[in-house]
Amino acid sequence: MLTVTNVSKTYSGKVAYRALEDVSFDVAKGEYVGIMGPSGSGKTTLLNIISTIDAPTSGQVLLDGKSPHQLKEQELSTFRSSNLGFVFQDFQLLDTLTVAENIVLPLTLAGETSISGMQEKVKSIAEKLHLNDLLDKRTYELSGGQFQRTAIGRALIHKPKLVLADEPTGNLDSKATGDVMELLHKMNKEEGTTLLMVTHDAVVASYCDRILFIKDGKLFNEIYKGDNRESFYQNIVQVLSLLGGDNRDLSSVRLP
Ligand SMILES: Nc1ncnc2c1ncn2[C@@H]1O[C@H](COP(=O)(O)OP(=O)(O)OP(=O)(O)O)[C@@H](O)[C@H]1O
Repeated sequence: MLTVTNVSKTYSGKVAYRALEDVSFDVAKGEYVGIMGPSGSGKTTLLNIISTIDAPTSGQVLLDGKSPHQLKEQELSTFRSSNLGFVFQDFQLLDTLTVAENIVLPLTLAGETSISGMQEKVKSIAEKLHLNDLLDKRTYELSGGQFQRTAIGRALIHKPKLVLADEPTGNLDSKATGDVMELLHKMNKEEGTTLLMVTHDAVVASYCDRILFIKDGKLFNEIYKGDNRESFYQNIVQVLSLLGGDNRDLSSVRLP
């Protein structure tokens, strides 16, 4: 469903910087793919290009055969709101709105008008995210994990084809991280949502089906989970140690 072909990105400036070089890969429908690599290797740049926040200097991104970067402003915004869901570490929720109102926002923006239809969708997603008792709370009354689950609800309510997550558990403690990971995993398995997630955390990455490793803007390696999460985790740690760089990644934690 997602095809990235020979994508390169050079940031112009006083000194031009090539952040991505000839990156190519495919993601199949329903796949859960992680992107890892040392700090500054180009992970966020890649995600920004796929999410159409940024454009590649050369190369192509196709989502279900369509190239979003060729679209005009108005078409692009419709394309984004109907195909993509975003979960970022510092995701902004509107604190004047309740949890339910925040979750429903993408539907309102997409022009959906049936109140009962929207209520039904919020109820259904809140059940999956264990947010039923929190729907009338304001977002400043939530814990970090509850806040992030609300953000995930908002990213998923319109059933996007592709969910892009950049360090979705970056600010959370280990309990909340575990909850969020279980939920993303469940969404992927039960709803068939395709997920692409940048993470530094090998435990978080071990929930994915496959990990793409990036080094110095190039694809370095990819590994598949197979049927054993524990050995997948060990393999991830091993590749990260080969990659060098930021040793934040090499936690000696045991899998929960
Ligand atoms: N707008 C920009 N202008 C110029 N250089 C940029 C810009 N954004 C990123 N870069 C550079 O491109 C490289 C890749 O950055 P990117 O944010 O994609 O890395 P990353 O792998 O996501 O890093 P981290 O794990 O630290 O978030 C870095 O060297 C960064 O300094």
